[in-house]
Amino acid sequence: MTVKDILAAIQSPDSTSEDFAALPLPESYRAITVHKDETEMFAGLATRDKDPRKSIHLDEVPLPELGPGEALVAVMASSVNYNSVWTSIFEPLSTFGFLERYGRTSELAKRHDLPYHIIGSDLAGVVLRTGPGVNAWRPGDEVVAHCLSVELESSDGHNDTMLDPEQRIWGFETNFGGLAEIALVKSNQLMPKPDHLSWEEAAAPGLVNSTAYRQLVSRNGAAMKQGDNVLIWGASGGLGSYATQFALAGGANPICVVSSPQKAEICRSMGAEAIIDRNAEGYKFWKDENTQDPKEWKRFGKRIRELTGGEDIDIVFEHPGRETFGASVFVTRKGGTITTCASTSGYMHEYDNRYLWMSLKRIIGSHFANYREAWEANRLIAKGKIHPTLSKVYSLEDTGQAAYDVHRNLHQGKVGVLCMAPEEGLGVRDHAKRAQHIDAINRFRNV
Ligand SMILES: C/C=C/C(=O)SCCNC(=O)CCNC(=O)[C@H](O)C(C)(C)COP(=O)(O)OP(=O)(O)OC[C@H]1O[C@@H](n2cnc3c(N)ncnc32)[C@H](O)[C@@H]1OP(=O)(O)O
Ligand SMILES: NC(=O)C1=CN([C@@H]2O[C@H](COP(=O)(O)OP(=O)(O)OC[C@H]3O[C@@H](n4cnc5c(N)ncnc54)[C@H](OP(=O)(O)O)[C@@H]3O)[C@@H](O)[C@H]2O)C=CC1
Repeated sequence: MTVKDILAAIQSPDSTSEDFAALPLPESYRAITVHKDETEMFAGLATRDKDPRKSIHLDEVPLPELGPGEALVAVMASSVNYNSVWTSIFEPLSTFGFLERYGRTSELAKRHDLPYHIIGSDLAGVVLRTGPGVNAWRPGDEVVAHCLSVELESSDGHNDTMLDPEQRIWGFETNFGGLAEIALVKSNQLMPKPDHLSWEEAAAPGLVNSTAYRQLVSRNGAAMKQGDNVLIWGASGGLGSYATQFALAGGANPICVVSSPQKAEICRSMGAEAIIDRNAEGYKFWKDENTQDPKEWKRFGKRIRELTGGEDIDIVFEHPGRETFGASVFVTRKGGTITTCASTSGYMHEYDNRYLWMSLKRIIGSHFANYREAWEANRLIAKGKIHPTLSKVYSLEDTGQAAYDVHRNLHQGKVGVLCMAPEEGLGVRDHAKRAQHIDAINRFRNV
């Protein structure tokens, strides 16, 4: 039995759940990996010069054993997330440390501690097998998977599954990720595939859409409300393209920051009106490596006031980190919120705390989304309220180039990867719903 036979079953309209259950599984499959014996390959290079094309491999790997509560999924498509960029440049830490630590927690978790790491934290595909104790999903089900892996054996995570002490991001802090022909997930990661989308479109939103939902919309994040002025960094990027949609759909007022006229145009086409091209306007928040320039924070704040009719920011959607954080804290209004989920430009932030405490501002740390938030975020995609922001699609063989594009900020929105899917555009089940939203679905394509 090979992956080709699985693909044939997926492409046949007559395949039943029983047919999928009866398909023998292959002993091995193709997967995107990084190698443990290469973690020092970029030693001494600047972050920018570490090239994912050199560290990312396409390997034939053995199929992992299926455990209780788990599912093996045939992956039709996946997408590149920035966490795969971090893995591929071994920053800020090698992800093999995460796999070793996980491996020490249980007999079953030992499977993850391997000399190779199969990466990828999104997928759209078809369930092949489920482990003992899985009743909600069956072979043949068309699914997407969110990337929250939790054990839930501690009460700490029982209200908010992100607070589980054994919380991990699948395909980053666990093995057997989505950039592969087959993936291993916990069955609670599975959600119905939005039926009006192709495989690659369905695989694009997962991680970033769920993250933006918690960070901006959820009460665990900024609890955005109608009329809020929301400053969105990287508004046409992975996270930002969903934050912008949430702001618009929720009646808020996004102030979109981007770095080119092309990206500004994408934001405009989503419906945003207040747009700042940080490149064209030349903001330099740091005078040198150690000194910020509050005059530049003020110039930025003044520009925001011009765009809002004199109002300041209620919520900052932060992720660039060190480069922008001082400005983000400054431009937030009295009582406003800075919500942060990342530090792409450096994690040692500096800001003037007087502006935080004197104006009663709050900084909220946010990370991915809990089970429920991920489900709610996927539901919005399935209902056509929020749309995928897929720009370009690569083959599995070219995943290194796809990750390079994201690392060097050469991309727009999300970059997709075809895993088993032989071509783009397959997997659409509800053509009428798709037709209703086709312009929005294609907004980021090939721009
Ligand atoms: C969904 C997508 C998301 C993204 O894309 S996010 C972006 C990508 N992700 C990242 O860049 C994050 C990568 N992760 C990390 O950098 C690290 O993962 C962390 C910095 C988050 C954590 O580092 P660590 O080494 O895992 O943990 P420690 O807390 O620094 O060290 C553990 C040791 O420190 C002890 N410790 C922890 N808290 C305390 C405390 N409050 N007082 C005293 N000790 C403490 C522990 O016990 C343990 O000790 P012992 O090493 O001996 O076992
Ligand atoms: N904690 C979590 O759960 C999650 C964290 N992340 C993290 O968030 C970060 C962003 O991810 P994602 O949105 O997918 O990445 P993308 O690269 O797709 O988008 C980020 C955008 O941010 C902008 N940007 C980058 N650097 C700077 C800078 N120095 N100053 C201002 N703007 C900047 C760029 O837009 P432009 O050039 O147009 O301004 C870029 O397109 C990554 O570090 C990622 O690891 C992502 C998802 C979940």
